[in-house]
Amino acid sequence: MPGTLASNYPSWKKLQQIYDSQRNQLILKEIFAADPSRFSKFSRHFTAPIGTPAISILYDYSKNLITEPILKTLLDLVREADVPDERDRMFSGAHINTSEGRAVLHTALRNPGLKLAEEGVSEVGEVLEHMKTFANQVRSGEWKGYTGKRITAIVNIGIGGSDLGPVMVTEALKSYSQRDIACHFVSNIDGTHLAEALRVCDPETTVFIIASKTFTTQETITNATSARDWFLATAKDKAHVAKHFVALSTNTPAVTEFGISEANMFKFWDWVGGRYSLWSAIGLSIMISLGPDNFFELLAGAKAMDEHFKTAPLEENLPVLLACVGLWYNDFYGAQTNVLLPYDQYMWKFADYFQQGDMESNGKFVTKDGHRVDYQTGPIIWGTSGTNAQHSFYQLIHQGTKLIPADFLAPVESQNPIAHGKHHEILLSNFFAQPEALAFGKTEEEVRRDLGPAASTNEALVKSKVFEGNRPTNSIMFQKLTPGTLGALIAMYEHKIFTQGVVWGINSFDQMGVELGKVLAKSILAQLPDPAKVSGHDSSTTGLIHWYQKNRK
Ligand SMILES: O=P(O)(O)OC[C@H]1O[C@H](O)[C@H](O)[C@@H](O)[C@@H]1O
Repeated sequence: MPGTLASNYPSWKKLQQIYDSQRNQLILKEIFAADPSRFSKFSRHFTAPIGTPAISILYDYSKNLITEPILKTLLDLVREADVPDERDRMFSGAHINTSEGRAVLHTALRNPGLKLAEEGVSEVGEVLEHMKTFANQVRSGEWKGYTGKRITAIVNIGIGGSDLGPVMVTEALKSYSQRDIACHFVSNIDGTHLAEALRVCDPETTVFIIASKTFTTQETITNATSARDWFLATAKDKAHVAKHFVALSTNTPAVTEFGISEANMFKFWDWVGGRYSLWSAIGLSIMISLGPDNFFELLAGAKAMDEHFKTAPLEENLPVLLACVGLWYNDFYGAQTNVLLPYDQYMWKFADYFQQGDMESNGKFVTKDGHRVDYQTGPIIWGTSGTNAQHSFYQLIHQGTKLIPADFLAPVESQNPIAHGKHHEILLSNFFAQPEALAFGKTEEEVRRDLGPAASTNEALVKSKVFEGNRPTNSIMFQKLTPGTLGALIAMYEHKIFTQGVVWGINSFDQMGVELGKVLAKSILAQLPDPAKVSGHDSSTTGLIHWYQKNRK
């Protein structure tokens, strides 16, 4: 039942017993040696149905500390937690975001034409058409700036979900982009972010996309206001704003009050969570950069994964399997993090994106029915692209004292097979080698053999070269990073997050934890002009504010 404490499920208790009694026998080297068919047993291949974009994703989870009975028990847990029911409730528009009384329907955004009673669902196709018209006008040069010049730069001003998705996708699919339109993303309230973007923009040829679900976010509204001032300093006439500012929002009154006409507003609805919004009007910068067809392919790829999540048996279901493997480490092995390591330079923002996607969704300590959990919920997500990461933090993953489950992702085909594909082969050799090294390590015996006579004179050196191994990984290979494939990969992780959230009994779709800091910042902002006004804080905060006030110029 959603909201139940996960530790009350019989399968949870059983998993705890298995962990307590078997963890010392879960040695990858041994379990691989005992079962030559382990790879075929513990890997699944996803392909999109005929008539949708070609997508091929192989998920190999064999290098995990699991056996068939463990996986079966994890799947029992998924069943006991009613994940399939809750999944169907999500897709059908039930208000599963209980604290805010909202539906969770980002899946409807990838399914235009879907009939649901929820307000706005029937308008999805219309908004996509509106986006398409505008994107085509900008891309073709038909949309002109106030002096009649074509648009050469777009600046997306937004933060959190109104920034991270567009940034990640435009980077990931850069090879599909129209290169004569530069895309800039400004999120931080730090004036540096906007100033640096404006430095390379021309007011006559720049369109600002103000992306904010609520249209009240302090950072975004302040940045948008400063961008408008910058624009008007050259354009002078307020009437020109219409050619250079558009808004993506659910809040029509606030958009029009800002001075953007409703005709230049691309709407979405409160059932689209910020961190699930790249599929909505928030994706306008993606659509301008990649073109409508590629944006539609991105949606179709996600929809193919939605269908798979809805219909595939749990044993075959990629998001569910990914969730199970993650639960095992997070809740029984005590792993704190999950590192995402795409071996594709275009995906260098993938982990950043899922930091919000996963941590804002599942970083909760209270169940839907108000109980403090007595187990770990969402993992810390981090990572960056391989092979860069190998030369940075892999040391700790290989030989550190922490267990760090890792997801390796890589394309079979490179978008840039330079030097006759040599770079890609080197990249992939690393993608194959690292999980192998993590799983199987290097024994003291092997180290001694390799060192030869030097081993006997330097015991410390021998010890420092030992790799204990048994460090678990997922390997995810896809054919090529096409829009459809990226859509499917994002949806796969979204549904993994959903599955884990339901098992933990938490609400993955609110974000109450970001509010307190915002409220405090507001009251501090009012106190900053005058040291005498600083009150109501602890001595540290008061001391810091006074220090700033004394030293500012
Ligand atoms: O799109 P906005 O309403 O401006 O919100 C932007 C972001 O701000 C908030 O702090 C939330 O934590 C995020 O989930 C959201 O994506």
